[in-house]
Amino acid sequence: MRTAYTADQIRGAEHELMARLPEGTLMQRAASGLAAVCAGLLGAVYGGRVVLLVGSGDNGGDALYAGRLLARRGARVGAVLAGSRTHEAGLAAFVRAGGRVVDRAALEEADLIVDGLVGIGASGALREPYRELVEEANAIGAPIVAVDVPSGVDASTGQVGGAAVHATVTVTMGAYKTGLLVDPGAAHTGVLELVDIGLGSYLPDPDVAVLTRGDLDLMLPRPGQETDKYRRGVLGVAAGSDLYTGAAVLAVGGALRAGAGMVRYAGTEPPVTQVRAHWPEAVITLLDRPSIENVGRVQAWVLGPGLGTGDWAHELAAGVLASDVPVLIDADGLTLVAKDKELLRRSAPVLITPHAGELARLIGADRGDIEAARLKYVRAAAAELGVTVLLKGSTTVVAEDSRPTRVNVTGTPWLASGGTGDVLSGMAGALLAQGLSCYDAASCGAYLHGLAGRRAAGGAPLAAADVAAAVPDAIRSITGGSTTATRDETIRHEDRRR
Ligand SMILES: NC(=O)C1=CN([C@@H]2O[C@H](COP(=O)(O)OP(=O)(O)OC[C@H]3O[C@@H](n4cnc5c(N)ncnc54)[C@H](OP(=O)(O)O)[C@@H]3O)[C@@H](O)[C@H]2O)[C@@H](O)CC1
Ligand SMILES: [K+]
Repeated sequence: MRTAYTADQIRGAEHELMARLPEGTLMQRAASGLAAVCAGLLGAVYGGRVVLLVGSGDNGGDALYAGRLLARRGARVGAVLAGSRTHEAGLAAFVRAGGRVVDRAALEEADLIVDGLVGIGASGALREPYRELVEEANAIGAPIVAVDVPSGVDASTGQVGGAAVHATVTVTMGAYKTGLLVDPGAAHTGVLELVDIGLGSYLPDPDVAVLTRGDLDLMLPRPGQETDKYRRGVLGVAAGSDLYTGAAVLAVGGALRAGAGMVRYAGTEPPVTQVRAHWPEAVITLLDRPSIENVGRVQAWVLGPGLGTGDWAHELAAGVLASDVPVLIDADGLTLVAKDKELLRRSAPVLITPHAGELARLIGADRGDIEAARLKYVRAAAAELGVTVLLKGSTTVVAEDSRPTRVNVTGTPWLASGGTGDVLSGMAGALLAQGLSCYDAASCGAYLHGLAGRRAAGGAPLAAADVAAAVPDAIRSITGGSTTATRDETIRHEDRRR
């Protein structure tokens, strides 16, 4: 599990650690890690032209001390001093090593730009002259190494209130910051490198967590020797309608590929015909009234993709939600509960899987606001509705009250295509039916869906059915085909950029 923290959490840990170390130790550790990454990007350090953008705080101090190390190795390092003051000791050391104070015109010639304007001490949108410098640096085209956090990105939330550095690499100190993992901030972060400055044992419970391949290997349900289709988990799917037959096919496909022992599909004639044709494995109940009475026993339900939002759908949703098993609600199911919140009053667990627009309707917020502050809204929704929330989008996040919010980093923009959400519903539903909690089913489902999407796309467009087809392969890449959990690998963060 990879963990991330807010600026306040990091600051608290730093204070504790700093009290036990000679002054300046942490900054020296940070600077040497930073200089090593810069040297790697420069290739030949000797003669390389590096421009540091230096703000008034310790973020600028990190940049100056790293600049000193690069200057000692023969790089031509210039510092643009942007703040009302500058880290004094850092500047003196930088100049002693041969670094020069330059004006912003030097950016034009830079082989590498180091963004030391602001780090975890920033608040609000960047002020002048920082804002203008950031826009100039972004426009140059030289690689940019952000110190700790790309300036302009809120370290605690990932919110971007105006201009923000588009980093090639972000070298973050001591621990990951939440804002580096959640869009829009994550999109500014580039490749993320962590410098260990010894904070580890001083950190509190994390603000957010990111599952790794090793976590999935441990969490994914495996069939035991004695198992049968019922014990592996039976999923009910109430999805699709006369108008939207494809959603039913895709949800059932996602469920079968993600390991449901059996899928019971309930619907009307047109989607039933399609589901039968695509998935003869599914056990079908043809509904002549909106009731799940004759469907048989299931361990979890998926409710909503393509279901419609009329009276029939409402009655069917009420029946599914009156059951005593976990229910995943998606798409039209979310529209139905937005109109009738009473439907959510139940004792068994609920997992909802909205995108920003659906969540906006559900909690009466603005879609743009949700996209700009995903963490804030997903957490508010989980607390307000008392359910687990998987918010889909450029960064998929899973929130449950009193648990660290989980962030998924396996996705690819190619997944932004019609029907992929229906596949995800089926996949997460299958994991619920196999006994995972809503929190784990949602986060494992998102991870697998992202990985399958990546494999299906291979850098080119995909269709939703391709994602379902790629799920077994994605699972094999995690488990090595083994029926017991043995491996402990982590997915490299930079994978998400491909
Ligand atoms: N603590 C440690 O042990 C370690 C810390 N480390 C490093 O220190 C960094 C934190 O340093 P920090 O606390 O000095 O804050 P920092 O991010 O440099 O900026 C603060 C200054 O920025 C300004 N400013 C704020 N908002 C602004 C805005 N919107 N627009 C424009 N300006 C704005 C404001 O300045 P003012 O306006 O007062 O001139 C404020 O005083 C951390 O990220 C890491 O890199 C590492 O070395 C490891 C050890
Ligand atoms: K920075």
